[in-house]
Formats: sequence, C-alpha cells, structure tokens
Amino acid sequence: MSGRAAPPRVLTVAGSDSGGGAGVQADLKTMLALGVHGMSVLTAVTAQNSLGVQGAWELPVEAVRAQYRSVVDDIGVQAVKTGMLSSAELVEAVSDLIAGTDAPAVVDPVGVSKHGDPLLASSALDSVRTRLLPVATVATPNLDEVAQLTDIRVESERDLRRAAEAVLAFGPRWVVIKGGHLSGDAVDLLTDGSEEHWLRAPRHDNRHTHGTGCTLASAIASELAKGRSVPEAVRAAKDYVTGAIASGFALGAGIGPVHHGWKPNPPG
Ligand SMILES: Nc1ncnc2c1ncn2[C@@H]1O[C@H](COP(=O)(O)OP(=O)(O)O)[C@@H](O)[C@H]1O
Ligand SMILES: Cc1ncc(COP(=O)(O)OP(=O)(O)O)c(N)n1
Repeated sequence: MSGRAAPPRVLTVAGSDSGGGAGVQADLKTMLALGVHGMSVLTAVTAQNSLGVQGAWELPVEAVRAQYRSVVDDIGVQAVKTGMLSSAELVEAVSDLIAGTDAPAVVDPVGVSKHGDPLLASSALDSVRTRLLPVATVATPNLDEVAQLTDIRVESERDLRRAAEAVLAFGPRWVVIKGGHLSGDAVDLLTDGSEEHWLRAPRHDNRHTHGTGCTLASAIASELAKGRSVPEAVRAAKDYVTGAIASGFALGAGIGPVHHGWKPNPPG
C-alpha cells in the first residue's frame, strides 16, 4: 500500500545550536511549521544558549559532502538553505555541491551570532563572495553581514538599496537585505536589480529574537520548495517570521527564541 503523497523536501546545510533557537534546529522547526519535509547536513556543532556561544566545532569536509550526497541522491530536494559554514573549506565544498544541484538555494551568509560570537572565519569571507553568493538564488544578509562583505554601513532605510546593489554584484539572483537591526518598522528590501519589493512589518518590542535570520531564510526555502515565485516566497516568509517574533519567549537568562509553532494550523 502506498502512503500519502510526500510533501516538498527542503535541505538545510547549517550548524547546530544546542539551545534550539537558531541553526539547524530553527530551520527544521520552521520547515515543519510550513508543511515541508526538512532534512539537514550538519556543518558544525555549537555549545550555545540564551547568553551566547560557548564553543564551536567544525565537521570534516568529507562528513559534510557525505551527508549532502546521502540526502540529495536518494531523497531529492526542492530547495536548499545554507547557514553557518564556519570555514573557507566548507564554504567552497558547499558551493560546489549547490552548483551541481537542480534546486533553488537560499544562502544566509551567517557571520556572527546576535551576541557577537563569530560563526565564520574571517579567512572565509572571500570564498563567500566569490564561490557561495554566485550560486545563490536568494541571499539574505543582515546588516553586519553586509558590512563584512561589502564595507557598506547601513544606517537607515535609505542605504538599503546601495547595500543590495553591492551584494548583487557578487552574483546571487536575488538579495533580501534584512533591516532588522535598524530602528522603527522592520523593513527588508528584496530585489533582483530590476524589481524592488519593500517588506515592512511593525517592530515587535520583544527582546526574545534569537533565530530570526535562520527562520526567515528557512521559510523562504520552504515556500520556494512549494513552487512559489521568489517575491511570493519572501512575502510569506516575512509574515511567518514576524508572527514568530511577536510570540518569542523567555528561556534561560538571556535572549530567548522566536516561537516557531505560533501558527495554529500548519499546512498539511
Ligand atoms: N523586533 C523585530 N520586530 C519585527 N521584525 C523583526 C524584528 N527584528 C528582526 N525582524 C525581522 O526579522 C527578520 C530577520 O532579520 P534580522 O534579525 O536582521 O536577521 P539576523 O538574525 O540574521 O540578524 C527580518 O525580516 C527582520 O526585518
Ligand atoms: C549554529 C548557528 N547558526 C546560525 C546562528 C545565527 O542565527 P540567527 O538566526 O542569525 O540568530 P541570532 O544569532 O542572530 O540570534 C546561530 N546563532 N547559531
């Protein structure tokens, strides 16, 4: 007897957050909430909690390649999302794997955690610019990552367009510049260099925002896997992350996570 039809399959290539708020854990929770089948390639393990990152250990490149091949060659993927890649060697290996995969790729060029802990070696920045961004369907840098990659400091909404042009110059098809670190409304700019979509949401006065970036990128990948266009996928993802931030909750002594299960009736 055959079972029910399989949901769209989405693969995250990212690091583990032991506290469960960001990284692979946030990605898989987002995927479940949005009705897709989530799968993971672990790149690194972090000892992490609401106060920050206490330690990080990278996996060998063969372990990352083997996990990726196991998933893609048998199960198949309708979208890939990348997060913490840690080193130049891993950035380059993952870029090559994505280049050989026929599925859209959402690249979150994770550089540092909310608490300022490094999640990418500075020696890997050039590989992100020249190898990873060119294979991205959508890149989702926050303002610290824009500064690391382009030297542009975004201080207000007016600077978002200039930042987007600078990131697009590295080759992703689309970019979402996340204005989450500005003040006022939470405004992001999605553009491919010709179309512009401004995504505006009220800023929630909630300090429990751990995992916002991972959640947004995984939600975009989930919606792309369902066959939505990039602008539709990013709009749906923005609504999902905004709801998750609105119901973020306290855990531990520091910054708690967004609430991935905030939607009462997940699809499927
Ligand atoms: N306090 C907030 N209220 C509403 N939306 C927010 C808030 N903080 C961040 N966002 C939104 O969350 C998403 C992730 O942005 P950001 O927090 O900048 O990413 P990162 O986690 O990579 O630093 C963006 O859509 C941003 O606009
Ligand atoms: C293992 C791991 N990956 C990525 C991040 C960064 O997550 P993000 O969603 O940007 O959330 P904050 O760190 O900004 O809260 C992470 N912390 N750990």
